[in-house]
Amino acid sequence: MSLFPIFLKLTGRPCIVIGAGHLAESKIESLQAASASITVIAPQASQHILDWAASSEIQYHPRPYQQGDLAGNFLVVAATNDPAVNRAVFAEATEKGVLCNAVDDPPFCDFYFPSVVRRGDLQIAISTAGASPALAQQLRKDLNTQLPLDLGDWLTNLGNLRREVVAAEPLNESRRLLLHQLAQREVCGYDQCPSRQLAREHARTNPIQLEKKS
Ligand SMILES: C[C@@]1(CC(=O)O)C2=NC(=C\c3[nH]c(c(CCC(=O)O)c3CC(=O)O)Cc3[nH]c(c(CC(=O)O)c3CCC(=O)O)/C=C3\N/C(=C\2)[C@@H](CCC(=O)O)[C@]3(C)CC(=O)O)/[C@H]1CCC(=O)O
Ligand SMILES: NC(=O)c1ccc[n+]([C@@H]2O[C@H](COP(=O)([O-])OP(=O)(O)OC[C@H]3O[C@@H](n4cnc5c(N)ncnc54)[C@H](O)[C@@H]3O)[C@@H](O)[C@H]2O)c1
Repeated sequence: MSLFPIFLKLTGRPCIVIGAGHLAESKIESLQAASASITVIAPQASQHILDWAASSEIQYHPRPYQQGDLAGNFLVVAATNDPAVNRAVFAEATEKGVLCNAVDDPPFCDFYFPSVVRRGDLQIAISTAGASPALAQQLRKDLNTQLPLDLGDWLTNLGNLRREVVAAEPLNESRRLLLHQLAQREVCGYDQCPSRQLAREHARTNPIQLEKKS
């Protein structure tokens, strides 16, 4: 199966989770990491989920799912221990055009959760299209041991530096080459670091030429 890999912006978007056990908990954590606006519906909830509700990190409604709950949501995770309920959620999601993941139930998923390695804003998401979640997990662990821990901080600096370069220079071949050069440099966490100086020198000797509009 050929899946389409994308990184969604979920900040403030209404997302709903039906079920509030251990599987729901891990999906809620993923949605929280993306700053989604999360509602949870389930008669019983794990202690973590109750704590998040108490601190208003999520909205929790202690009752069973009912038809109509998905209205206005961008995506839904069906994570109950009752396959019939998860499938009813998928049916409503399909009818309303809401993206659905029925946990561990591929025919009732519009999207799958990937295995993710994170370093700050850097994310590597792994999918096997459901062929072997255990392999996705294993690859995550392998990559996790290989990627430096300070990669996220370095990326933050690189991003700031790139913004400076982009603000100072128009889009041209030399800017593109410079940005590739900077992306290969060693950790750059201080003002006098070589890549920062390189960028400033480049901007100084290559002032912006206003391009004529044809
Ligand atoms: C990546 C990860 C993310 C997450 O869950 O957030 C994830 N599963 C993880 C772990 C894991 N899941 C399972 C095992 C036991 C070993 C094994 O079966 O291999 C392990 C490993 C373990 O925990 O030991 C059981 C399992 N999973 C699915 C089925 C149903 C089926 O295959 O039909 C069954 C059998 C259930 C049963 O028999 O009852 C289905 C799905 N699981 C997916 C995602 C989607 C496809 C991902 C992909 O593209 O590969 C998909 C299709 C739908 C979905 O749920 O999104 C997370 C690793 C996170 C991490 O640690 O990094
Ligand atoms: N935990 C695992 O590692 C694992 C692995 C593979 C598959 N599963 C399966 O995934 C499912 C969920 O796992 P879990 O560990 O999170 O289960 P769980 O028993 O901890 O939680 C189930 C949740 O579903 C809710 N629920 C039940 N009926 C509902 C309804 N009508 N409307 C809304 N919510 C409802 C319950 O209140 C509870 O919050 C189970 O079927 C389990 O067999 C679990």
